[in-house]
Amino acid sequence: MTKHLIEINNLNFKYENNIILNNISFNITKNENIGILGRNGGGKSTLIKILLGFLKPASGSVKYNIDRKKIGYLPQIREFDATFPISVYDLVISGLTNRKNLFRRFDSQEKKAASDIMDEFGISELNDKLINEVSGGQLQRALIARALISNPELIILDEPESFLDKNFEAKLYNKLKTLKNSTVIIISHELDEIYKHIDSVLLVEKEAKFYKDKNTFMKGR
Ligand SMILES: Nc1ncnc2c1ncn2[C@@H]1O[C@H](COP(=O)(O)OP(=O)(O)OP(=O)(O)O)[C@@H](O)[C@H]1O
Repeated sequence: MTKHLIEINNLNFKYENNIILNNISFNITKNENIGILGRNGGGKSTLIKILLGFLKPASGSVKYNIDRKKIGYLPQIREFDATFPISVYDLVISGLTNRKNLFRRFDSQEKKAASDIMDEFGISELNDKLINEVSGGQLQRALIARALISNPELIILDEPESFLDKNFEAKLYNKLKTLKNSTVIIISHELDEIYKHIDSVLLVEKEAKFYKDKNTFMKGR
């Protein structure tokens, strides 16, 4: 039987009286790569924050068949507080902790995982730099490393292309392709770029629609 990592049914959400998500239903199937598309302000990031448990839906249900604390998450870079006094290394390795256990010690294997992914992402020289001392693209690389370091079963990337040069963007999508047993959700405005890397499309507009086959979505455009 197909395994659904998350099942979303009749989900509604509003900020105050402003209806943002209207009756959304779809499933996230293991090993499926989903692109979330839609106009600015349509509710894509809001939906993701509900899946992560940061926001509560007004009604409807979200059923988890995975531990939601173990989802790898790249927030939109503009929502991230880059003035927080933390080094690039600490930011990356913090992807191995959960919110209840922020200040624990890391063992040598975990430290190696942080060094390895920083090497791979070309940011190892920035180890001790504070995150407000690096460029937007360097910070974005570090945030992506943080999202991926724990080899999460589900990876959610909110506009990963922000600040990235084309070389690194290609490298990222290649890496995502090589990950075994992972399911990826990408919010993006670059349909042409992500199209090659996704199986299905969730269009988040007034009436959200899930296209299990991305080609059906393309045909309707
Ligand atoms: N904390 C908040 N309080 C009130 N309204 C909010 C809040 N966060 C977002 N909104 C509003 O909710 C709507 C959806 O925002 P959201 O960030 O989910 O859209 P999005 O589809 O991710 O947009 P974009 O493509 O521009 O990133 C927008 O109209 C936004 O102004």
